[in-house]
Amino acid sequence: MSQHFDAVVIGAGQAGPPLAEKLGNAGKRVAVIERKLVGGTCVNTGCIPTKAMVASAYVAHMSRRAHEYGVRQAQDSHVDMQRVWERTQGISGDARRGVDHWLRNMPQVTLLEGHARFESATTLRVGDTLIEAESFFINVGGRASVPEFPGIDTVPYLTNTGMMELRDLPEHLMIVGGSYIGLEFGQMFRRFGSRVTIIERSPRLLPREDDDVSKAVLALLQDEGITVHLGAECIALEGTAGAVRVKAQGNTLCEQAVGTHLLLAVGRRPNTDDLGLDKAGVAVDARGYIQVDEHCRSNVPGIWAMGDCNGRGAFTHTSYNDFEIVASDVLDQGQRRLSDRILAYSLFTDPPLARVGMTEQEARQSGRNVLVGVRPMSRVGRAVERGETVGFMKVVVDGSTQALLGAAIFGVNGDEAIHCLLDAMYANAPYTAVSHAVHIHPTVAELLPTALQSLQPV
Ligand SMILES: Cc1cc2nc3c(=O)[nH]c(=O)nc-3n(C[C@H](O)[C@H](O)[C@H](O)COP(=O)(O)OP(=O)(O)OC[C@H]3O[C@@H](n4cnc5c(N)ncnc54)[C@H](O)[C@@H]3O)c2cc1C
Ligand SMILES: NC(=O)c1ccc[n+]([C@@H]2O[C@H](COP(=O)([O-])OP(=O)(O)OC[C@H]3O[C@@H](n4cnc5c(N)ncnc54)[C@H](O)[C@@H]3O)[C@@H](O)[C@H]2O)c1
Repeated sequence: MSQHFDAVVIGAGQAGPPLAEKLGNAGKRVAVIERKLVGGTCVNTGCIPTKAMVASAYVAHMSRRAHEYGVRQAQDSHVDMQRVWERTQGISGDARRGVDHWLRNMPQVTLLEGHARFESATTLRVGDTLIEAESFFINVGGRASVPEFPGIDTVPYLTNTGMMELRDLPEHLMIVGGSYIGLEFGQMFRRFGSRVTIIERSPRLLPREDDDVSKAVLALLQDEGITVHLGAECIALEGTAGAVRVKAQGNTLCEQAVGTHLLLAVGRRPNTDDLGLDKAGVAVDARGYIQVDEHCRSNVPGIWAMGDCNGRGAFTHTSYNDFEIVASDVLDQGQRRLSDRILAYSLFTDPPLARVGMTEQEARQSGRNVLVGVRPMSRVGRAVERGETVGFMKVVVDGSTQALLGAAIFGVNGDEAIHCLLDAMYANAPYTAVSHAVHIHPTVAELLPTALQSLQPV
């Protein structure tokens, strides 16, 4: 059987569905092909369920601190993992059903289930069906990397997907990888009541961040009772369910770490290896990311790649922005570009680490005249009132041009407050636009002008 469409979207992640709607509204006949769950990683095994679990972990943590706020509990707090799981699945399931309903009711759009592979630059196969189209929009996302460690075939392990199935509390969760996934899960499971050990091969957590940021995050996790082994590279696995051994090199304290459960959080890889890209002639880089230009166009005319699979972003907001860039390219003379995007993200530990633009180290290495302003969260009235004073805010400015180069806010509500700086950066405003602004009291954002008034050369 064969079918013809004007446009085909492969993968119903964060970019595909809004693009399908836009193309359908523009009068095109569109197919969306999804092999598993609509909504992709964010909705089903990524942002939404993990942040729901972070919320449960926060309540567990604060309930243990309740007496500090003058609140007495009738009983000791106890985490019911079955209920945490049900709440998480409820929130994630509602989001997925919302995307499903949205897709099935879009004018001109047909949702097809199955795994798509290119047969040529103009033809896809989904099961027994051949699909021809003028344009293809690839939104296939990525999955957890699972290195071929000796023992990987026999030792039970979890990735972010398997973590969503846990209904009982692991007694001792070992995590290989001390970055986004490892730290978010590590802190939440410690707060649920597990022993947690993190094994990171780099000499510090979050190796892409500034040293002071890594140190502050490490201190937070250690204060909560998490064991962190740095400079320890996992090289092999041994054991069986309930007694898993991580063999590591580089740190003599953790050559043999043993726990009941193992999470591998060592990065992600794009879902481009089983897509027939060679038959379509689409170029990928050495790690399998589809190579794209400023408009997310691949090297083959008529084929675009959006989201994690193009390696130009690794977040839900960057995937959605790719949709906006592609929609503008296809329907609106390409007004929007990848290079207009300013790097911004947040690690959702509690408190979160929010980041925009350059790190201090990157700014120094760029040879600019760098000014830095730092304020501890203990100077933020709102944080003091909330009893959540961990962390600091740091802003990085070009002293010659007055441009905001970047910032890190590791502190309560930092994930919201950082947008003051991000929007000023998008507006190309000098830092004085923020340092002269009068912010509302008492908020976390209130201290950003003060931090910018205390800039020092570095
Ligand atoms: C644990 C975790 C937590 C995260 N938390 C955050 C966060 O807090 N904030 C944030 O911004 N980002 C977060 N991310 C990252 C975010 O989830 C991803 O960047 C985002 O989901 C990428 O979206 P996408 O559109 O590229 O693809 P995806 O959402 O991965 O969707 C791709 C879709 O394509 C389908 N597909 C793949 N191959 C085929 C094929 N051949 N045929 C048909 N369909 C196919 C897949 O089934 C999937 O549904 C997190 C990720 C993880 C793993
Ligand atoms: N808050 C968020 O936005 C959020 C949350 C979770 C995940 N994500 C996305 O998921 C992606 C993947 O996250 P991640 O944390 O798995 O990957 P990552 O690439 O950010 O970090 C992997 C970590 O594992 C370490 N590592 C690699 N091999 C190792 C080994 N053999 N032994 C010990 N340590 C080893 C690396 O040094 C690194 O610190 C991120 O890039 C991000 O885009 C985002």
